[in-house]
Amino acid sequence: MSRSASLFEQAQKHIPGGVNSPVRAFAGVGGTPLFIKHAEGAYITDEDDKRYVDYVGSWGPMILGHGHPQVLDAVRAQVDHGLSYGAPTALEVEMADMVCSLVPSLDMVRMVSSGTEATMSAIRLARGYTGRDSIIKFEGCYHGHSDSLLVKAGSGALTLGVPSSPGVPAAFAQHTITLPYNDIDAVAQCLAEKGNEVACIIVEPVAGNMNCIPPVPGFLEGLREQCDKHGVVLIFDEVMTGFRVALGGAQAHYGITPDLSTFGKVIGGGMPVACFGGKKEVMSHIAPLGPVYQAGTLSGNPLAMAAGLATLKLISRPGFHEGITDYASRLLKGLQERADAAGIPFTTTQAGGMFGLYFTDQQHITSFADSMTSNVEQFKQFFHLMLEGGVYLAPSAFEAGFVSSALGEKELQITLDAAENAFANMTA
Ligand SMILES: Cc1ncc(COP(=O)(O)O)c(C=O)c1O
Ligand SMILES: N[C@H](C=O)CCC(=O)O
Repeated sequence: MSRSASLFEQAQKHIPGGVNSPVRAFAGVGGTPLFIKHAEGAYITDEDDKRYVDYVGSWGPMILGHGHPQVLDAVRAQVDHGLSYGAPTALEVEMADMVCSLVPSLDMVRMVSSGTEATMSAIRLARGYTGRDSIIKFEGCYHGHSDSLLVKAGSGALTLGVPSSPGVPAAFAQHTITLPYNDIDAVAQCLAEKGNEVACIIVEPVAGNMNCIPPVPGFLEGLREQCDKHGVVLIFDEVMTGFRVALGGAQAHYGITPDLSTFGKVIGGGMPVACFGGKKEVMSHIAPLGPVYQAGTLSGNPLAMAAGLATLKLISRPGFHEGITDYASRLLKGLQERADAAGIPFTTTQAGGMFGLYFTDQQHITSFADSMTSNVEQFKQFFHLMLEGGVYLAPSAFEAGFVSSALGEKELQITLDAAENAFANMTA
């Protein structure tokens, strides 16, 4: 028995399903999750001492690769000053200034510890600001695990087949309207009927929790127009896309300005950091300035701020995002060529340093329904063959892949060699 298998068995005694977040359990691909003991640069190493080229990057945060020396130094320097104070710090001020300067739609930001908290708080703020209860989200989009948002959700909820979770009171779910992603006509129709009840639209500007689906031209623009027309707050959930698809996030990449935004993952460089922010007029409704309550014991934690700030400074260097985007493009081109050569129906999607892999003969993936055409059995085979070849992909057909700046020519070659072998040996 491998050490990962034995740890997994042991883990199941006191941890539900042996994991602290469902997608880690390999339920979407079968087999035993790898237990990781070390990560450095482009690689993770499991408890059985096997090294893998990593395209998960802790589900997005590790955009610089693992253990970047400057990030580690920043954390080490802060450790000597204490781990948490529950009081304001200069680091938080620097972080807020930096985030607001990188993302022009933000006048103010509030730090929290997870993407779930960020989206939950942004929605409460939108409701408090507008005095309306309903919200619009899109099928297959995932915004964390707060009650209002676990309706037709993506990510682990979709992988496990429970996109609308038991435990969410019907009274909460009834205020969540779910529409098809990339379908602006459905949004216009819905708002024409009940626009004055809708507090906000929350959207992943690139959907990354039902595989990876970039917005079709006109979708984000249409959301902006519709929100303006009906007095609805437009929230871009940039927990995944923020500081990744471009330094200024998807809003910079696509040139659309939301009213509120949420960030997570990259902003903490691997530590628990997220934030929500937006126009001063809206953010002024948050306590203690305004009546909408939101709080957190560890919010703005100094170690987490130190890691996040070091990360944001490093990724601000010119050419950083072009570099990861170029790697992702060459990776996808190489995979497509090898799949075509092996006669495997396959297509890919990309937004900057984020990508999707589909086992389908459909050329264009723009909707949840398109994403569902991907052959999950083939993905499972591919996933395990890639693992054998030393490449770690997200263990679900419904998650995006992530590129880090630590990946280079050597890792590209390892990945494409593993893929050539995988495509050649797939049977499903
Ligand atoms: C787009 C998006 N929003 C929100 C979340 C929730 O973030 P967290 O897992 O940090 O709570 C995630 C990921 O989990 C996400 O991908
Ligand atoms: N898709 C999720 C976040 O982006 C994956 C992370 C998790 O839920 O554990």
